[in-house]
Amino acid sequence: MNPLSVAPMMERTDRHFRYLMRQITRRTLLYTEMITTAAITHGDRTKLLGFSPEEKPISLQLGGDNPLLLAECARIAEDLGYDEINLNVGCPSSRVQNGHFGACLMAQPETVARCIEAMQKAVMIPVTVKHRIGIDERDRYEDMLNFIKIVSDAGCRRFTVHARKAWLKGLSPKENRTIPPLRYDDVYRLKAEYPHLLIEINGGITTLEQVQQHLQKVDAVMIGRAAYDNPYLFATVDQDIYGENTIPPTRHEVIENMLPYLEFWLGKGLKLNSISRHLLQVFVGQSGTKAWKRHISDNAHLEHAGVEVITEALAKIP
Ligand SMILES: Cc1cc2nc3c(=O)[nH]c(=O)nc-3n(C[C@H](O)[C@H](O)[C@H](O)COP(=O)(O)O)c2cc1C
Repeated sequence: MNPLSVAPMMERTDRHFRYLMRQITRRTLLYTEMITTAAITHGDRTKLLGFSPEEKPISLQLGGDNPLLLAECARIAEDLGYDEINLNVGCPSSRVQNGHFGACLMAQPETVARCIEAMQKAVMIPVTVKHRIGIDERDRYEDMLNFIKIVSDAGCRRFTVHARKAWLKGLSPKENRTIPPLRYDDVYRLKAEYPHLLIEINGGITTLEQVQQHLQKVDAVMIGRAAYDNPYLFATVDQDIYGENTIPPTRHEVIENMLPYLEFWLGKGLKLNSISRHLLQVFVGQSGTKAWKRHISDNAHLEHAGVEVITEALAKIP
């Protein structure tokens, strides 16, 4: 199992952010944003599912609760070259609740089991689940265990646990990522009691020291916000986590390696800021980061903005 991943994040982990992450780490597993089965069934598949081969290994996160549709989407994703399918059982947003999927499925482990079975029948790649410790009053360790037992009996071997519960009523998705306390011990206990399952821990992890500590207790670590807020955090993971003998790129090199990619997409008519918005945090904590961000924010949205906006911004970094 890949020991490190960048979490699925709506509006953030699109193909351009993933391509940026790939300039920083070759090995970390990258997740897409959650994509619903309805979107894939009715929408523009190239736009929704397209990715560059360089982004691999890559996991598609699906949102849905219909086994047939999920199986169909999983098949499409496998054909496109995705390395894993992940089912979202952690999102508490009201839009997702109205669709009866995401975190509310923690109350329906049998449904999740049927979904997993259907997807596993449809594809050879791993089918995994990302979930919470619990929802609402169903938040005891035993409740999570009941969920895991039923879903693993259906054949799921890999679980990513966002180590806090979600309140489905009353808290916003953002509050549900901060207010319910982190419960890492419940995730460690799960791995200790069910060693045959592959368990990934997620929530509040911000440093590589923390990653190494968690890896003593569980199989893998997933990082969300800290990856977006400081992508260069991952600069040494190919060496430190995967034992590779390579030299991490500098921040400048990361940006320079993005330039041909930017040219390519600008040539296809994409606006510069669809990609440059993901580059803003690359120099976080470095001198010049304010000028870098300001130059891009002031110019990237302008009509005909080209890669010179990025090279000019780069020149502002000492
Ligand atoms: C902007 C944003 C969007 C998110 N979108 C998703 C999503 O599409 N699917 C999902 O399973 N989790 C989503 N999450 C939750 C993250 O995957 C992760 O579980 C959560 O942020 C906790 O990890 P962290 O503390 O490392 O950020 C999102 C989080 C953020 C901040």
